Amino acid sequence: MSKVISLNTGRKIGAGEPCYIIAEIGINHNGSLDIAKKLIDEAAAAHVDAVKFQKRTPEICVPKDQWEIMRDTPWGRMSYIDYKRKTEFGFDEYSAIDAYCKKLGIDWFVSVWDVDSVDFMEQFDTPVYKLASASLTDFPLIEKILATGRPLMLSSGMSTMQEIEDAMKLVYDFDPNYPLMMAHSTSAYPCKPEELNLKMIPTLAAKYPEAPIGYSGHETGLATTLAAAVMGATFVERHFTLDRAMWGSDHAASVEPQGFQRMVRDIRDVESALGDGVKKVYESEIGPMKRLRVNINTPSEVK
Ligand SMILES: C=C(OP(=O)(O)O)C(=O)O
Repeated sequence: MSKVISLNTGRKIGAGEPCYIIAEIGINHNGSLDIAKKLIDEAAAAHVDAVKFQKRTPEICVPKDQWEIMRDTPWGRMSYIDYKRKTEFGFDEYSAIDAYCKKLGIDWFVSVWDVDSVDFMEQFDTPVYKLASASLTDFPLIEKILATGRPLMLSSGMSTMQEIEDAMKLVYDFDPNYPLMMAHSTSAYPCKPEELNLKMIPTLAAKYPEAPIGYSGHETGLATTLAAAVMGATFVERHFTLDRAMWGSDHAASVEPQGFQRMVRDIRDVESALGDGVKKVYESEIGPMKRLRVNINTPSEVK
């Protein structure tokens, strides 16, 4: 059984705990704090556990040869580096997000995409650092996060089993008790059902019994994320948008508020439906039993 990780917000992630549900806002705020707050409102209304953002230092994350590539944006035609700067939140925006999420009782955290972003985020007391699939082989970044001691959520899309093992080893060599989680993921946008490979969830859970295993999904539809929760994902993450038709790279493969509400409701229903695997007769079955059974032996234990 995987260990349970207690977050500094009071929530817990691990086997036996309710699935921790993350609405991945990522960069779907399109650089607008107003849109970010609307997304947080909708996420809270859907009863998710956390909203997540992506934090980058554009000058580090965008290769220099792409800086001056021109593109059309809602703010006019501009270079790629200026566009990336425009969609990046700074201290004031994240302070406002911090206060807003605290007011609504919802966790927030980010995936950090470079070492400087970890320093930046240390100004806030977020419960988790996520490491995106694209960064799983970035050992200096992982080491930088480990030095903070905060719970780490690795994601494993676009990675080989060897790369997963190497990253897990790096963490457990640093500290065998490090609060570490691993998300199964396939980094295709949108991801075809036949490439989701959800059986990786129990595979990872068996291989890493100390690490809560979760799921970061990029499929269309909700059924397969529900299936991931049924298969033991202790946390699930899906991209979240106000409107799939909005301008920006991640909106089309995101879930809108109504869909997110349904997904959270269905995950909670399934959690309570799974029961404990011990056969019992429920009080609600006694009436039908009396009507329908010919020979009645009223069970001694009725729930
Ligand atoms: C891209 C990200 O995650 P994943 O690799 O799980 O999709 C992210 O969290 O920024």
